[in-house]
This record gives sequence, C-alpha cells and structure tokens, in this order.
Amino acid sequence: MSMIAAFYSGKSILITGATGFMGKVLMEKLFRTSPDLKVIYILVRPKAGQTTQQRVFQILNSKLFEKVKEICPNVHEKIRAIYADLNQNDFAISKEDMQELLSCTNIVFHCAATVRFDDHLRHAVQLNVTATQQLLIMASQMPKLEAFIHISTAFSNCNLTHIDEVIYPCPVEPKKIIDSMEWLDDAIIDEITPKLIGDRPNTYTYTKALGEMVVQQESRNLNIAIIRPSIVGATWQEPFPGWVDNLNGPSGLIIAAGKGFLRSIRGAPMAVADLIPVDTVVNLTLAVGWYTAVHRPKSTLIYHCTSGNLNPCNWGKMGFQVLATFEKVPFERAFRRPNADFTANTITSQYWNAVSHRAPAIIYDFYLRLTGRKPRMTKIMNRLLKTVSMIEYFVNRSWEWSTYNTEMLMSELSPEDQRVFNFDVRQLNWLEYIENYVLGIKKYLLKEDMAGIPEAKQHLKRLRNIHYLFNTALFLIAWRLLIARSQMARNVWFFIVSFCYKFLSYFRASSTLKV
Ligand SMILES: NC(=O)C1=CN([C@@H]2O[C@H](COP(=O)(O)OP(=O)(O)OC[C@H]3O[C@@H](n4cnc5c(N)ncnc54)[C@H](OP(=O)(O)O)[C@@H]3O)[C@@H](O)[C@H]2O)C=CC1
Repeated sequence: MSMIAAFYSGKSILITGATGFMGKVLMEKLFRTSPDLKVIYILVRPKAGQTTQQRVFQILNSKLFEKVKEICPNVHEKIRAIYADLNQNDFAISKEDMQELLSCTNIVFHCAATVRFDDHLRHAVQLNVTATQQLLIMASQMPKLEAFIHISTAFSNCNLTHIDEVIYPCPVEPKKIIDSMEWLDDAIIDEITPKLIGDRPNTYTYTKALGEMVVQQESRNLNIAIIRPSIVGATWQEPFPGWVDNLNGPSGLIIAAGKGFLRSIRGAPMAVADLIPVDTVVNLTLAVGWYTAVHRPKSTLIYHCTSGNLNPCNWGKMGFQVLATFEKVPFERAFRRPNADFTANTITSQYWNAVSHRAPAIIYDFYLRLTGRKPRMTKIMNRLLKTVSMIEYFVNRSWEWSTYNTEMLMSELSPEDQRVFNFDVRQLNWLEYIENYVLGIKKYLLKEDMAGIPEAKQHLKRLRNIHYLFNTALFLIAWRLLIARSQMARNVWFFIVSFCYKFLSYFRASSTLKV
C-alpha cells in the first residue's frame, strides 16, 4: 500500500490554480490514487462566459479525467468549486465559504499564478506576491492545516547560473513592493520596472522570486515547502503519455514549427533544455505534501524539480527529435515544410527571420490580397516572433540546479511510493517522451484526427515540390539578371552551355557507334 496515497485519504485539500495545466493534473492524480479523500476545494473564477460550475463540469468531462471517473465515480461530489478571484481582497470569497475553508482544510497546494512573461508589474505582483501573502494569512487561521505547498519556478533566480535549494533575497523587500503598487501610477511603474527586475528577463521570474520571499517571511509556524519546476511539458506516463492543454512553454512553439511558421530560432543547440513532464512535477508535489505534513522539517525546504543535472537533453537534440516526429506524424494544413533549427549566431538568425519567416508571410499576404481575401499572415508572424523573442533568454543559456532535497525525498519513499509517485527523471527516455509530446499536441491541442496523416503527408509533398519549383524559378531569374549585367557571368554561362553540348554530342556519337 502506498503511504502517500493513504495519507491523502480522508483529507480536505485546497488547490489554487486548479483550472490551470498543472492544477488539473494534480487533481486527477489525487482522485486516482486517493479516491477516499474527503474533498478538494478549488478556488475558481468565472471565465470566457463560463460559470465556475461549468468550468468544473468541463474539466471533469475531459479526456484527462476518464480514468478517474472509473475509479472514483462520485468525483463530482468530492470537488467543491469556490468562487474566488485572487486579484481581490479576501479573494472575494463569501463568508460561509471562507468559514468552511478555514475550519476544514488539511493541505494547501498553491499553484495559481500569472505565467505571462510580459505581464504588467502591478498585475504580476498582485497575483504572484500579494495573493500568496493573503493565502498564507488564511492558512495561518486554519487549525487543521498540516502542510502548505507553494509552487514556484526553477527560473525565479535565473539571474544566477548555479542555483541551490535556498531562497535568494531580492534587493527590495516584497512588502515595500506590494505597498508601492498601491499608490504608484502605471507610468511610474513602467519606468521603474527595468530597475526592479534588474538582471532577470521579465516580471514573471522577478515576481516569483518575491513570492518565495513572502513565503519565507509569512511562514510563521506553518509547515511549508516550495517546489521549483523548470519548463513544464506534457505528461510522461500518467494518466496517459503526451497530454497537454495549453500553449505555454515549448508546446506553442512546437505547433508553430509543425505548421511550418517557425523554422529557426536563435538558441544554443548545446544548451540544456531543462524540460520536466507535468506528471513528474505532480508526483513530487504530492510526495512533498506528505513529507512536509508527516515529518515536519524544521525549516522551509525547497525542492528543485528539474531534469538537467540528472538526465540532460539539449535543444539541438530536442529540435532534431521534434522534426523526426513531424516526418512520421505531420500536422495538417502546414503553411510550409517544418524545420526546427537552433542557431546561436545572431546574424544568421536575423537572416533566417527575414528569409524564412517574414518573406513567406509577406508573399502569402500578397497572394491573399490578390485573391480578394484579408491578409493575416504578417500579423500572425509578428506575434509569433514576439513570443520567440521572449523565450530566447531561456534557450541561450544553461543552468545548474542542485537537487539534494529532491534526492533526499526520493530515498525516504518506500519502493511502492517510488513507483506510484515516481519523480525520478533518470528513467525518462527523451526520444520517446518528445515523440509522445508531439503526438499529444496533435491529438489534444490541435484535435487532429490520426486518419488525416496520409493527406497531411501528401500536403507536405506538395509543399516540397512548390519549394523546389520556387527555388528553381528564383535561381533562373537571378541568373538571367546576372548574365544581363556581367561579362564574367556570361563567360561562365557560355562555358557551361558549350560543355553540355559537347558532352551530349559525344554521348550521342558513342551510342550510335554501339548500334
Ligand atoms: N507551466 C510551466 O512551464 C511552469 C509553471 N510553473 C508554476 O506552476 C504553477 C502552475 O502553472 P501552470 O499550471 O502552468 O499555469 P496556468 O497558467 O495553466 O494556470 C494558472 C492558474 O492560476 C489561476 N489564476 C490566475 N489568475 C487567477 C485569479 N485572479 N484568480 C483565481 N485564479 C487565478 C488560473 O485560473 P484561470 O483558469 O481562471 O485563468 C489557472 O488555474 C504556477 O505557479 C507557475 O508559476 C513553474 C515552472 C514552469
């Protein structure tokens, strides 16, 4: 029997960010391994015209929860969706709901965050810092609370190259930042943002670092742990391989590459691609929840959930495998033939941006205009290149994260728990994982039918022929212009033509002789 699964039985668990990528997988695993848990409270806000209940209904009816519904048929009775907006005071939770949360919660998993790199500092602070502080204040009023698990990111200290499982302080105290956001206007915040984030690349990583400081400062006598995952990708094994449901991290870029929009990126092919499957992060999170509640470590422990130091893969290898998978299972209606090239050289990268990204978009828009349609490709390309510019920081560097606490925890687990809550990335086969990831993107994000693969392959063949035709035409035009302008080019041309003529004459003469 798994000790971790048994621990969560009968427990009341509060999850923030349960409608997000990681939150859904966390809920799924909890219900699948501990169907006897008492209740999962989730803080949900209405979104995109859906009420909180409709959102929960949609999650439970998704493919991700198919296994859970077999194991735990009354799963819908065990989820309590609580209307909440983390941007508001007391999260806008009703008095009755707040009372229930405070008196019943045993474990808190705090996953909610804004993960947008370019979020306005005021909003990023509100969600990643102030909301964390408020949640900790709530947690301190929960008499039955056994553990509070905060999800941060391995990149919260990406301004360093070697990162230990400790909290690194930011120069300005989070409390001062929170206060100043209340009275400074947007223009001033915009002005001071670069100074505050310093050598971090964006407001996301900066506010996640501040969030960690808040956790440390507000910990009081709570049992707290922080988990720092690196770049979270599709599921590795559970509940099935390749599940993914948003465009964050590499997923959106893999789509852009598979559809032929993005063919090259400025990135170091040998830099470590520190991807970590979402089910691995969830397994570690649940194991940490158990360990923190049962063993009550004296200080706040930080766990790095990374792959680079134990089972490294680099961007070049990843791009190669992504491309190899596109050959086997191409995406439908590609714009151009896929490529996945990482180039470290800025000038080469700018050249490919112009030739391989912007020029085809302009040509296609011209074609759309000619055929009386609205041009759109240049706009798509501009947004894509903006996204690429934001991730370039992360694909041009390598980091080293120490994983002593994570390895210590692994050694504390029983063999059964090591199997059920496996977070040992040494067992991950990258080639297999990436293939399943691309397949998962095709199935669950693009919702493309596998029966369409032969047609998609045909389409790629047509694109290849168009590509050859286009290049040949381009070459002939360029050559024609060159001959018209340069005596040297004309001489070379006459030499080639006369050489071919002589060769053909010789070939014809020798074949006549044989007859
Ligand atoms: N994805 C990744 O690569 C990595 C993620 N992380 C961390 O993991 C955690 C989870 O990330 P992930 O699941 O990928 O992120 P998602 O963007 O998928 O999910 C974010 C969650 O936060 C919720 N949320 C955001 N704003 C509010 C609000 N105002 N009120 C209530 N809920 C809100 C979202 O709710 P809604 O659905 O309503 O928007 C959603 O459930 C985050 O803390 C992130 O920093 C760390 C490393 C890598």
